[in-house]
Amino acid sequence: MPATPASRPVRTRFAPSPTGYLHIGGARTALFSWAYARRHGGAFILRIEDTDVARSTPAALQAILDGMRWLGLAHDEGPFYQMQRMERYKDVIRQMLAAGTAYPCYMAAEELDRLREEQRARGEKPRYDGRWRPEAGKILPPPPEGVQPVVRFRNPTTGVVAWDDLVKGRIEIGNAELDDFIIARADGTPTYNFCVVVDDWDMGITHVIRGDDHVNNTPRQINVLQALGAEVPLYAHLSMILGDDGTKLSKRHGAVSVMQYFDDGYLPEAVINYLARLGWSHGDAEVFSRQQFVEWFDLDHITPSAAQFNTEKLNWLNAQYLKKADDAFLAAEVANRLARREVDPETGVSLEAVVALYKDRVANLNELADAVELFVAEVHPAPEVIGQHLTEPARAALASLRRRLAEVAWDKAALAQAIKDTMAEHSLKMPQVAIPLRVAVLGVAQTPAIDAVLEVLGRERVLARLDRHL
Ligand SMILES: Nc1ncnc2c1ncn2[C@@H]1O[C@H](COP(=O)(O)OP(=O)(O)OP(=O)(O)O)[C@@H](O)[C@H]1O
Repeated sequence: MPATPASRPVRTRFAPSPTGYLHIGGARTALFSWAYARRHGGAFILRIEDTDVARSTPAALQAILDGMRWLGLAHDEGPFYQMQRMERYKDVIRQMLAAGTAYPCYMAAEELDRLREEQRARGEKPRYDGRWRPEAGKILPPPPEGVQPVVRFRNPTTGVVAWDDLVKGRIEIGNAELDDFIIARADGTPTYNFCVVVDDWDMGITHVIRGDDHVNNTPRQINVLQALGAEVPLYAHLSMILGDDGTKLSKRHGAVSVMQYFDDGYLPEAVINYLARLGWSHGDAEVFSRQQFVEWFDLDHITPSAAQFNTEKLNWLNAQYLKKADDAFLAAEVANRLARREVDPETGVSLEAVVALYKDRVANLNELADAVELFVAEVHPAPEVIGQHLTEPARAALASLRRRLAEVAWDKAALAQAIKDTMAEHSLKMPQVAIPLRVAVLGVAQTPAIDAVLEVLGRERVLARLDRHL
């Protein structure tokens, strides 16, 4: 029995055009392709569809590669660049011309426009009428002088082209609906749908997992593959991710770059978990690791309808991942962010200890870095904060607390006792001491437990910061 795409080792691909950054919609499509290959021990191929020379830029390419790397979606083969494969496409076009599965068409653009106008006027769907299509017994006019022809694919005129979409179910299109589309322009450059076919064929793709904005291309691509005698891969057309406004996210409309989520302090693992749940589910599981996702992932549980992006849910997941994250890992992430702000993170304060105090109180790495910055950089509370909290009675209490702190053993229990003794001495309640103390040592009125904060700051720093206000 001949091998089928379903019986061969899985090969999937992600094929972005470098005409802008990688956005959440494209990233979700990339994730599903990647996960399917990983799930089945196959290969994930990265292909850069850079034939739109006017819109493709090196910066966009770099942004896509950065986004993929940050999300941990490593490719096994590639990146392959379509612009480097031009000779191969032209070869296949020559072969098709020789085999008669493609033919030159000399119809001028104005002529085609006129034809379409007439068709529209008659209430017909505008389409090429096959006037240069060779048929048995048909006599073609002599090619006009000096006109470079386009090359058209000889699409079957009868029957249907059908596939069992792994997400959408069976799809059938009558061949009569499809005209002979152009596979090479007059200047010889191959067109998008043709390059994709040759690539999927040459790269041995078994599962084309892509956005359903491509579903209309599929019947044409299948017909060309069949004309080439190539194996037709299986197709899975994923629903579109819609933005908050309910329209398709695209580079040209409303989408933010994946790397914006890095800038905004999201953990890639949280973004991956979020993307995994966009239009796919495994029972009611919400929080799961990348590894777990790969083990569970299948195409049967993908919702065919569009999925809407929801920032609140992403934020919630990010907070879950921050809470669970390892302190040393978070400390390193925060150190990088502080360095980018030109704040020296190496000041003797243990970043690990600070992140442990804050990781279940913040929504993202930037907020965590803000908190750590209070410990490692100079703090300058706003004058109104000082005015409100560092009143005369508060300063008197802080002065006697300072004397105790100069001598006390530096651990949480002893620090808590020193604060209690100060409260008793001045007949104050906990917040009347703790809040001015927070303002004096960290510049803000709200912090985690103050004894823990003092312990992490260290005696020298606490005394110096108190002295500035006394
Ligand atoms: N909003 C989206 N939701 C899901 N998949 C998407 C979305 N936008 C693009 N894709 C898929 O991502 C892959 C790469 O697409 P591509 O690089 O053409 O991005 P694009 O944003 O559609 O570009 P453009 O804005 O130029 O149309 C394709 O498989 C495409 O179907």
